[in-house]
Amino acid sequence: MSINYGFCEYISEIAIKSMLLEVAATPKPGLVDRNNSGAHKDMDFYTFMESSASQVYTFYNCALEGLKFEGKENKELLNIIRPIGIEGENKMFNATRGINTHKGLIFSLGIIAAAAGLQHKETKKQKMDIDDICHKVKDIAEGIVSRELGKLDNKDSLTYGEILYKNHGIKGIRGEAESGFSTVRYHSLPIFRELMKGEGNLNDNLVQVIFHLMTITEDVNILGRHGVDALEYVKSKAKEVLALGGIFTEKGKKKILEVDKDFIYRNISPGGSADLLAVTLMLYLLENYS
Ligand SMILES: CC(C)(COP(=O)(O)OP(=O)(O)OC[C@H]1O[C@@H](n2cnc3c(N)ncnc32)[C@H](O[C@H]2O[C@H](COP(=O)(O)OP(=O)(O)OP(=O)(O)O)[C@@H](O)[C@H]2O)[C@@H]1O)[C@@H](O)C(=O)NCCC(=O)NCCS
Ligand SMILES: Nc1ncnc2[nH]cnc12
Repeated sequence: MSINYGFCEYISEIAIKSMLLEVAATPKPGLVDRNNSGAHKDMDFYTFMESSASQVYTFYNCALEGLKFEGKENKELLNIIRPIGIEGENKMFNATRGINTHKGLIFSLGIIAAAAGLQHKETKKQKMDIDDICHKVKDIAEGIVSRELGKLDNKDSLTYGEILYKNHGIKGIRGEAESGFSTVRYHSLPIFRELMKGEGNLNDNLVQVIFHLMTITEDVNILGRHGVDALEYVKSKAKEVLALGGIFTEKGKKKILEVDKDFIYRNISPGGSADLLAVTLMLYLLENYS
């Protein structure tokens, strides 16, 4: 079987482009962007640049494993790409001198890269069918919540995601992947597609979409740091911004800057929504290959 290594290069290129354009989108409340570092004292715009650049082979190799896959069930692919993702996390920590900028996003984009490899193996096309990609993501992540979060009693130190599942049944990033990124597939991506047909520029369209994401994302970063009340607060603020027209009106822009200051003061960082914004862009780029 001849392997199209050029396809893997392409997947890596657009995954890293999604990471870079997400952090560059400005202004994003409580998040690192070109204005400020949001509710983060340990990272800035350049930390995200360095982290993104360190992931070239993570997504290349995930796509390659999808292309090469000869297993019976797509869920077998998760254990094949997991070590690649863990190596990617190590490269991230090395590049950022120990700061977690993209642990979640490496997981999300890595699974999508593998799903893209699976599809390309079937179709030999670079223009991707996104519904099929999300279906393949669901297959690859099948059972991850119960398998990884269902048995935590003997674990010593738990992550935010593990604590939230144990105490509240919050599924976090694993639930999102197991659903085939349904928040993106059925909510943020259709909105982004429509915005990209309009007059708005890429930056403003990305900013507008993160506010739509903030109204519905079960954001583990917010829940982990502050709890449910803070998540409801974030959702209400995002709705207020959108009700004023968001980035596309002067009143909306003014409100966004106020909310950014407010989230920084409250140490609120919607990192989960930021990751889903990058996933939204990745899927958009996959279906708009030219
Ligand atoms: C599968 C794992 C990635 C799971 O790791 P973990 O147990 O930590 O999972 P969660 O706690 O559930 O969330 C992990 C990160 O996922 C992002 N996220 C949060 N909510 C959502 C959501 N609803 N949907 C999608 N993604 C979500 C978020 O990541 C982003 O934020 C992090 C940076 O923000 P920060 O606040 O600084 O984060 P912390 O430093 O953790 O908090 P503080 O101490 O500062 O307060 C950054 O990671 C962003 O990406 C969540 O943090 C992992 O266990 C795993 O298996 N990894 C191996 C790799 C792998 O399997 N790869 C597969 C193919 S490559
Ligand atoms: N721009 C951003 N700021 C803070 N955390 C993030 N996680 C992913 N993107 C982020």
